[in-house]
Amino acid sequence: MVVEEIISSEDEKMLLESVIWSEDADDQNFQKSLKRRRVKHFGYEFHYENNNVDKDKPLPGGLPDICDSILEKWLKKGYIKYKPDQLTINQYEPGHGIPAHIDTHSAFEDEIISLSLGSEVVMDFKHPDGVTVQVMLPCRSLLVMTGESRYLWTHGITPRKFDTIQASEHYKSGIITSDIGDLTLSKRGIRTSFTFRKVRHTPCNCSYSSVCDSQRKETPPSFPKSEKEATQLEQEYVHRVYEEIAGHFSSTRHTPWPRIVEFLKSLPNGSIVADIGCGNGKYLGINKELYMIGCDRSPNLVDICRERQLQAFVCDALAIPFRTGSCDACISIAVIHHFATAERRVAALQELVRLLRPGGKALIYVWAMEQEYNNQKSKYLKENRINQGKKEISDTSTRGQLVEQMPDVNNQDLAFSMPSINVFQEEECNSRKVTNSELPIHTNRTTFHSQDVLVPWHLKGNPGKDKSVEPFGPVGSHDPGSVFHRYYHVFCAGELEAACQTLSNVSILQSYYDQGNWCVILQKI
Ligand SMILES: O=C(O)CCC(=O)C(=O)O
Ligand SMILES: [Fe+2]
Ligand SMILES: [Zn+2]
Repeated sequence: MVVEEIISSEDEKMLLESVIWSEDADDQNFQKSLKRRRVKHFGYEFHYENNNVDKDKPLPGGLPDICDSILEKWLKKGYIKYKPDQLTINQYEPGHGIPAHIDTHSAFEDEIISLSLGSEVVMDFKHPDGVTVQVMLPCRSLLVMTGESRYLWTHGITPRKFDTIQASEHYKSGIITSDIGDLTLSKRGIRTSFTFRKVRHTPCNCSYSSVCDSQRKETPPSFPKSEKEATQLEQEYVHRVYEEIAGHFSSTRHTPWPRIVEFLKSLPNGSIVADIGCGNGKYLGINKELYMIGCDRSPNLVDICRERQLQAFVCDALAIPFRTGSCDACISIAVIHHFATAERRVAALQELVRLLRPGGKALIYVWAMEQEYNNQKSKYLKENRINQGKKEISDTSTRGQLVEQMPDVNNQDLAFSMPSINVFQEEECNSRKVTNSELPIHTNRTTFHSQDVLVPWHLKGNPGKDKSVEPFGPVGSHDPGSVFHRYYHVFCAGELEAACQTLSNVSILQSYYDQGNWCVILQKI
């Protein structure tokens, strides 16, 4: 809900003048020098390192007195039910923004209200399914977020200097529709927002458990026994995780793999190519002679593509909104192994083939159970051996972290590979099914013992507090240095081909092993 003209211009002026952006570090309410905007906290300090408040340490002074009378009025009018005890003042210059986030459930109660002062702005609300709604927040309006809008949708402000707004209802609140006959640009001014929240002292028991940090399941996930369980597993252990690690994940993904580049360079100029599961878009700009468009299930990864001026959109690989036969080629790199049943993996392959025109080609990479093949160790594996020789690494978790987080070396996408040091044993692939239903957690740099595994991702934490921490990096909340688990089905030799053979209208042109992955090139007949 957006309530327009909630305060007078005189009150607006008075509130704006009351904010002292002091440079005095001793000031308890001292604003942090954030790259994108100025921030000041009252009542409780909000820590952007863990997106939470220190509930036992209220700031002296509470909320500014000047807020008392307006809060009383809003309580009386019924815009809010409870008196807030925390205030965050954000000041955005034109070009500043705030990343999409959900205010941590366990930190604050249901009602979150934000008063817009100084300049209007367009706020983006995003549903986990990818639906985005742009909401105009006029000057002197109050945004009230409760229920679904507070708990489930993310809110954020895109850093830019102009907003696209409705032309006919220039200063009115509401959802911006895409009616191109009624759009205009609005130049942003300096906007100051007062966000009032009530600190929560008991765990959140909202009905949005998929995004609720209080209700995060501690029980380990098990092998899916139904389609429904498979989608839940993918939602929790693939989609949510990529969304949370998107920024860090992207920073480890810059070097394209040579054979994928070779495929893209071999396509005729002018080919239309879809990258299904494009991640941060590292293949989208490889060959400037192609028309490449990417899609990914993670809105945060798609945002990264867009920031790089690459063409990408959010969609599910099982339902791609492209016409049948519209692509000359497709690539699917490290995607199919995230589907949790054989049927869903085949369905994803079939959907890929559907996009191709007759004669069109698809290149598919999936992670291999066998991390050594034909007695050949990947460059990466050798690299690690050298590293190991140089430096004794005993702790497995540290090792895992090293593997996951090393920057690209020798043209390899290091964070993707987790080769085994041991020689791969043939029997491993015979144990195809997980016998006990709990999914094992893979130890990085060891042989896979199961085809269905959880692979840890060590999110790089922010050492040193109170540095200019990027506020609301990933959606939701986490401690710095958190470990996330991604679900994988690693493929055995022959398994990818076998799956491809069940597809209609395709022939397998090539299949090969490349740096710990099984790969095929398909052609539509
Ligand atoms: O500037 C605003 O209106 C929103 C600020 C916000 O979402 C926050 O501080 O959590
Ligand atoms: Fe917020
Ligand atoms: Zn909750």
